[in-house]
Formats: sequence, structure tokens, C-alpha cells
Amino acid sequence: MSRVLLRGVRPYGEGEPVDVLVVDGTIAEVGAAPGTEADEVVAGGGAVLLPGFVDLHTHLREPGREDAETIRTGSAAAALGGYTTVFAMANTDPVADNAVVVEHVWRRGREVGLVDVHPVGAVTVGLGGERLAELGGMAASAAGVRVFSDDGRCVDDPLLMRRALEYTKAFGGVVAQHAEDPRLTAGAQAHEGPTAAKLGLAGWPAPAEESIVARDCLLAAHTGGSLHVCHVSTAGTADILRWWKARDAGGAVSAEVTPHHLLLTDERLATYDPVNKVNPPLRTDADAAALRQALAEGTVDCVATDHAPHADQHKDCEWSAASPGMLGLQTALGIVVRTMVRPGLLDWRGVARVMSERPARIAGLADQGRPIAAGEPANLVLVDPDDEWTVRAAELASIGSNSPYEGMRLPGRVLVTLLRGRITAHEGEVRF
Ligand SMILES: NC(=O)N[C@@H](CC(=O)O)C(=O)O
Repeated sequence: MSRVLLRGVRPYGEGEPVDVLVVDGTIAEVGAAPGTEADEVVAGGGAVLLPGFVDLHTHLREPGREDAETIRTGSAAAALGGYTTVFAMANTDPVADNAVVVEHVWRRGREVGLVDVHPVGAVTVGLGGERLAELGGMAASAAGVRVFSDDGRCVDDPLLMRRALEYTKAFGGVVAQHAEDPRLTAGAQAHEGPTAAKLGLAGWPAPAEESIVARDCLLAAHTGGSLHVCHVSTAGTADILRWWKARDAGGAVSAEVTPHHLLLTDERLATYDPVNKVNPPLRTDADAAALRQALAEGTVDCVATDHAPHADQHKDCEWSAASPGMLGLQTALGIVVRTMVRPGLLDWRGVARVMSERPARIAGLADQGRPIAAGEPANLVLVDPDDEWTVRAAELASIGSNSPYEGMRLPGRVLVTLLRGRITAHEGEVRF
């Protein structure tokens, strides 16, 4: 029998500190537990206890790009960031578009054992956008895939998108769309606006995202399927989602926003440093403010990192040749605290909602994003809300070092992460 005692912690940052006893992976008691024996006692010091975070959008790069990240290093970054579950995107090499590849990713995640790694299945064969992949085969595999996405590419053919929504509905799946009309973004390098014009970079216009989101909402309603909108980046997309959700038109539509789109804007592009290159691109102050508001009110359901590690040679080059993407797993909480908690847009219950509960429900997970209560699985993260730390990309667990937050002070430090009662990260150290 394994017993872990978290002494003096505040679930959801509320009330007086309590003790939380975890026995064999399950929360056994929440309350005062004086004199309780345990294999390991964590001195909580009044820190905030939350359900472990769930990331619907992670690039782990394995198989194929192990020079940027592996399932082992990405899992370590996740545990250190407070995550107990990540969804590994399908744009690997080979593409995760069949049962063999998704089972490999799933098994490797289990072997590493730091977080639950759920492979995302590709919607189309080879992310080619022409033929549906064997969605049912991936769903029926040992990996039990429920989330499907061509992320990195848009399923721009409306008929294929319709079929994907219809087909996944049969087994409770969700289609996570990278909303980008490719005809409107050919050659795009930056958000289309004054900054891109000044810097001479080809623009990525907001309607390229918004038109696909509007279309897909209509298709979700028509088919009764489940649509999840990846990395919402514009105020206009938030408006469409707000209008759509108010209509309650059928189907299920959910959406995520990344930490970087909550905080960073295209003003950072002036240095031409490709660390700021990401897809969808950093947009304007007004967009970021609208996204923070949309997340606070629930129009955008959750935060997802879009953790996108790249090997140095794909970032240490000129802007146009650089790969888009940023590290995100270890900095997500800090950015959410900075942009949402400190300004009063979210309390800690809200953080639990957007980083754990909603993403778990969207993906249909039964054992994650659960209440902190006796009898529940002990997937938990303990956060010091006041402590600040300085981001040093070289010290992050990922192989790639493409963090746009280098040198930034971030509030909210992860003290301990527990996966089914096992401590996976402790004071910045991973426990493999
Ligand atoms: N989000 C990113 O900027 N990059 C993603 C894929 C993509 O969406 O382009 C990646 O896989 O690197």
C-alpha cells in the first residue's frame, strides 16, 4: 500500500489549509489528518491544490523528430508543468494516421509513465487532406483514440470535414480543427496588419481562421458531430463562438486558446527573432485582450499549450526559413496566472476549469479533471501561487529550446505533480 500525505494545502486556493491523504492512487481523505502515517509527506505550506492539468494540444515529435522532443522529454516537461495528461498531435513522421503508430505512442507514454499520453489520430491519410484516415481503426485500437486532428494543416475540404464529424460521432470522437484556409494564407509569415507590412512579411489574415470556424460550426450542427477549435487566435473567432454558443444550434463546439496568444502580440516581431514565429501567428493587443475575456467567460473553453518544440537548426535561421512553434508545457501555468489570475479574470476554480476539467470532458476522459474529494483518482498538482521564477530555456526539460519567454519572470510555481498518487515531479525534479 502506498500512502502520500499532502499537509496544509488549499484545494482550489479556498479556505483554511487541510491535509489530503492519498492511498494507492486514490484520494482517501480531505481534512485534518494529524498523526497520519505516510510513505511520503509533502509540506504544503498553504499552497493551492488543483486537479492535474490536461493538455489537448502537445507536439511530442516522436516518432520521427527526436532531435526536437521525445515522448520521454516531453512527458518530463509536462509533469514539471503540472500536467497529468497530454494529447500528442499526429503530425509525426510517420504520421499517426493508423492503429500501429497511435498504439506505439500510447505504449511509449505508458512506459515513461509520467503523464497519460493520448495519441491524437490524423483525420486524413498522411495529413494529406484528401482521404479520411482509418478513424474507426484508431478508435478501436489499444490507444482508444477519441481526438482526431490534422493539426499543422487544416481539413479545408468541407466534404471531408463533414464526413469526419459524422464518422467520429459514431464512437463519441471529436474533430480538432486547425482553422486556416490555405488559399488565404499561402506564403504567410505573420499576422496580416501594420506590423507585418512594416517588416515586409506576407500576411496571415484573421478571416482565414474565422471563415473555417464559422463553416465548421455549421457542419457540427448539421451532422450533430463534435468540433473542437484549436488555438483560437482572433477576436473575430471569439465573436463567432460566442454567437454560436448562444444559439445552442446542436452539435458540440468547444475551443482552446494557447498561453502565447493570451500574452504575446505581433509587436515582438520587430527583432525578426524566429522564436516568435508560430502558427497561427501572434496577433494584436486587441485580439489578446478579446481572447482573455473569451476564456474568462467560457466562450473559449480551455487553455491548450500547442507545445511545439523544434531543433535549434530550425529556429536559428532567417525568419522565412524557420519552423513555426513554441515550447509551452512548463510555462503555461505561469502565463495563465499572469494574464488571467493576477488581473482577476479567473480565480483558482477557474484555472482548474480551463486547464483540467473542461479539457478532460472535451476529450471524454473519465479519470482526469475530477473533483478534489475522497474516492477520486489522485491526479493532482500543487502550486505555490506567490513564488516567481525566471524562465531559462536551456533548463527546460524539452530538447528544443524555442521558448519565447527566455528571461521572463513568471508567477505560480509547480511544487508537486501526482499521477494516480505517484509523485512525478517534485520541486522541479522529475521522478521517472
Ligand atoms: N503551432 C505551430 O506553430 N507549429 C506546429 C504545427 C502548426 O500548427 O503549424 C508544429 O507542429 O510545429
